[in-house]
Amino acid sequence: MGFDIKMNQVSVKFRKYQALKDISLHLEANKIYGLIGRNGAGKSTLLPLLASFTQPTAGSINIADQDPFENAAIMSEVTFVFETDYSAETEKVKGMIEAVERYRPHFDRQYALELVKLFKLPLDKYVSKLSKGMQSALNVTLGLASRSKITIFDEAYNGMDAPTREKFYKEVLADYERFPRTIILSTHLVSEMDYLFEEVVILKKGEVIIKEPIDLLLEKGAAITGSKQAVEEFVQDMVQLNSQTLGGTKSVMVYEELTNEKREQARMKGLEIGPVSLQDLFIHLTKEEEEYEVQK
Ligand SMILES: Nc1ncnc2c1ncn2[C@@H]1O[C@H](COP(=O)(O)OP(=O)(O)OP(=O)(O)O)[C@@H](O)[C@H]1O
Repeated sequence: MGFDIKMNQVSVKFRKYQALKDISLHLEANKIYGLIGRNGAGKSTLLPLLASFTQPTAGSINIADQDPFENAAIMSEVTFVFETDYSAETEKVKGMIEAVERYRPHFDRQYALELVKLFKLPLDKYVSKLSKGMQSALNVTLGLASRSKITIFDEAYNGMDAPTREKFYKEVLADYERFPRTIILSTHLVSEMDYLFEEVVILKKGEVIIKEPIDLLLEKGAAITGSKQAVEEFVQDMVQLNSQTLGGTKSVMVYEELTNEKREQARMKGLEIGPVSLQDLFIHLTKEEEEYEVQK
């Protein structure tokens, strides 16, 4: 049974405010997804729906072809890692690992202990007394060692320093290779984490505007640079995301499938076609209308 996630016309309203608008999304099992969106786009509204912490106002969610809500068989296979307030937690690190092990069917204690070593977590310390970054490292440890069919990390790195985040990313990739499963990474650290993603989902104002394999998405982004007039002619019918002019030289970021014919045309006109990073595409694809300088 594949643990595909299917959202069908899902909306979430908080009183009159519509945080998610009619989202239909199919996340195929066993891939690493990057979920990105600007502040308030709806990422932290969407993810608890998948973990059955909340229910949509309208629409339906299916995991492995079942309604996950109050469905023990499905919920034991979904792990949601998010910033947790541990101020009232009475367990020590060791006790916490044992507690999670009890209700996670694929929990690997040996691996959890390896991660404890990797992140230098003190087994005998109270979780409430750990630093912010260490609490996040513990969350990530529990999330990875659970080996659930679906693991969601919602900005799980909060408080971690750069070397610790690097360890976390490496473990995500290494453990995913050993045990392929669905991993969803919600993040603001796009340039730091883009190499982890197989597919990218971009949310804008409660709507999914992009869901694409990262290589296809990056192929569509291009920076066209050359003499002002030649660039303007070349990009006139394309979706233009951003532009910069320096003297007689212009560079325009486009979002377009550039055919071989188009690429040849660019070459003939002496134009350069350069790559665009996911971070740049994200910034410009999620611009608010009033932030646009150039439009199609
Ligand atoms: N309980 C709530 N009551 C009212 N509005 C809410 C509630 N929770 C979220 N919202 C609103 O829904 C929208 C989406 O919020 P959400 O937290 O999902 O965004 P986000 O993409 O996770 O943002 P960020 O990147 O800043 O964490 C925001 O406008 C937010 O103010």
